[in-house]
Amino acid sequence: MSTTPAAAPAPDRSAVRTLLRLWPHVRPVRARLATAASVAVVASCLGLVIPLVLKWMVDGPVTHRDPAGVWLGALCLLVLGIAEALLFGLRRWLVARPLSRVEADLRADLYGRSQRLPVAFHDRWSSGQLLSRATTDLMLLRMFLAFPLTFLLVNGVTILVGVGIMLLQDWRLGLVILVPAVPVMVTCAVFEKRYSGVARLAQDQVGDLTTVVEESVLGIRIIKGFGRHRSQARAFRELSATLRGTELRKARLLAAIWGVIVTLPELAIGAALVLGSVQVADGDLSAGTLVAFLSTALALRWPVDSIGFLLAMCQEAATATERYFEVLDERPESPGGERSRAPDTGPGASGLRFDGVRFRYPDAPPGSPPVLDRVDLHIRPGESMALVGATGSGKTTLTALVPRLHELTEGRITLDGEDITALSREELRTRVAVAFEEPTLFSASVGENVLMGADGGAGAVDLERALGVAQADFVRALPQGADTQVGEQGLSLSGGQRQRLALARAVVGRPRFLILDDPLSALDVHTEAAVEAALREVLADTTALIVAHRPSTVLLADRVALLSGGRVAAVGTHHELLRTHPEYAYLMSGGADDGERTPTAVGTGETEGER
Ligand SMILES: Nc1ncnc2c1ncn2[C@@H]1O[C@H](COP(=O)(O)OP(=O)(O)OP(=O)(O)O)[C@@H](O)[C@H]1O
Repeated sequence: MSTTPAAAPAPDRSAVRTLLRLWPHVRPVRARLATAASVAVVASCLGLVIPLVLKWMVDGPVTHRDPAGVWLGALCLLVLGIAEALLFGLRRWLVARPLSRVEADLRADLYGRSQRLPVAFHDRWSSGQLLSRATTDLMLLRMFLAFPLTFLLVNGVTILVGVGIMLLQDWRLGLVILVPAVPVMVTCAVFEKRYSGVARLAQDQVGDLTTVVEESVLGIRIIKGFGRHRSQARAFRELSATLRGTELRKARLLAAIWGVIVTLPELAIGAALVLGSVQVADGDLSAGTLVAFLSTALALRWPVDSIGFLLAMCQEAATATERYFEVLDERPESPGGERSRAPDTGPGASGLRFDGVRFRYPDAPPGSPPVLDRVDLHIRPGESMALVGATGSGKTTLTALVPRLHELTEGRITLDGEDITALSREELRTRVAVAFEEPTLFSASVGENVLMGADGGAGAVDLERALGVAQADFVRALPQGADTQVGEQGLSLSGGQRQRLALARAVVGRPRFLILDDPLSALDVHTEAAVEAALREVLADTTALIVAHRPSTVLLADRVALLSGGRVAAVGTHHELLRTHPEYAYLMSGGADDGERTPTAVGTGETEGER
């Protein structure tokens, strides 16, 4: 896993423009959202009728000591209150279901895109950054659509209507109430700018923290085995303290805007109360009007006070949108078939060919030499070729180029004369099967994990055959045989068992081309010998490239290619290379692992256990 890719947000990015990118997802539910917003506007404005009823009550029945009028007024207030509550309930009901669908669609798109992005993207991005986008960020988006999007409109309309009502009651008191409007707006603008930067930082830090948690869970055996829980806990604490610091900065900004937004209007209401009381005492204003005026001002307190956190939620949603589209905007891998060249049919074209292959990792430091350079290799049809080379010589990289897990920098690879870029990815992956040294199993049954390597037509017979080739008899002893669920990453199985299932997955589809990256490294010598014997039968009619570190694996192959310094240094049989290439003899002696050249038993075909 790698570092945070998080691109710093453009400092002048507009939250509105960013949020507008959600429109295609919101479009299908726009009618519901608009209806819900209208219902909320009506409900909120109903609340503003209450002060008018109060005015009528104070100036009418209360002044004239008319109990029946007071009861009538109280009944009106009750009905208004119930109607307001029901309408707000209706709004919530209207948005709940469509918004959860929008969130699910956004999540499905993100997942779909992450699956179609090239391996190079996943090399660059830490998994926590992807996870936090799929969880926290999408939750923030749903909350934005459910709450601030509606309530900024609702509160805006309510404030306008309320101020209108107050100006109509008494324009001088109305102007007093309006005095704080300008400083409040300036504060909001400053707040928005500052908050957007901190919100972005916090959300990226959540991603980093998620990565640490995920790595700690997946690597729990290493952490426990090496007693690293303290250092891991320290790393977690540090990241979590950094996140806490950022969250506190957010809280301070919110407290500041809240302080301004709450205090200034309160001062204005206080001033209006004093002025209004003087006017009532002078007989210039009725007591009912003052009550109505102040009740309206108090009714507007919540719409005004909430602006601060609604703006904060908008900023967080804009940041979440930005982070979401950073993934969605990445270019997915091409579907393949982009170069439509007629296949070579000449002699020597069949089998697997590497012609002038050059490869450099996209994230390699500029100026660094390519991992592979001018690699020419021909594996004849039905032939198995072992790929041998020192650690870091580029063996895994070369094998990853065949199923197009990475794109060539230069040169071409052909399968039976057809350029791999001329085949669709689907076609390419039915022709080529792979098993990597680190076998990944998914949370599914053993059978499903193995059959993943074949198209839909494969069944129980193919499964049995593949398990046989991989010598995976242990499957029969599992509680439900091939139907046994293996846990996350198959952790309930041993390394060797997982490797055998991965091998079974590679051979189950009877691929024409088989790429095995040191597939037997975790097996004991006896199991390895048994797997090799069974594999030989499979390899008889498959063209295979097998990364090998041990003589026993090399002997599975007809010929061997020695990879050195990013190039193919020699091709020949195991015995030829042993005689002619000191580097090969050295690698086969095990000297590469222990750092010494030792006299070897290589070339005899013994497994290491037998030596
Ligand atoms: N995603 C990556 N980005 C940049 N460089 C990489 C990446 N993956 C591997 N490399 C580099 O490419 C080189 C070849 O790596 P590769 O894994 O192909 O070697 P290898 O021969 O398979 O090694 P081993 O025998 O240890 O498995 C190494 O120097 C490695 O650091």
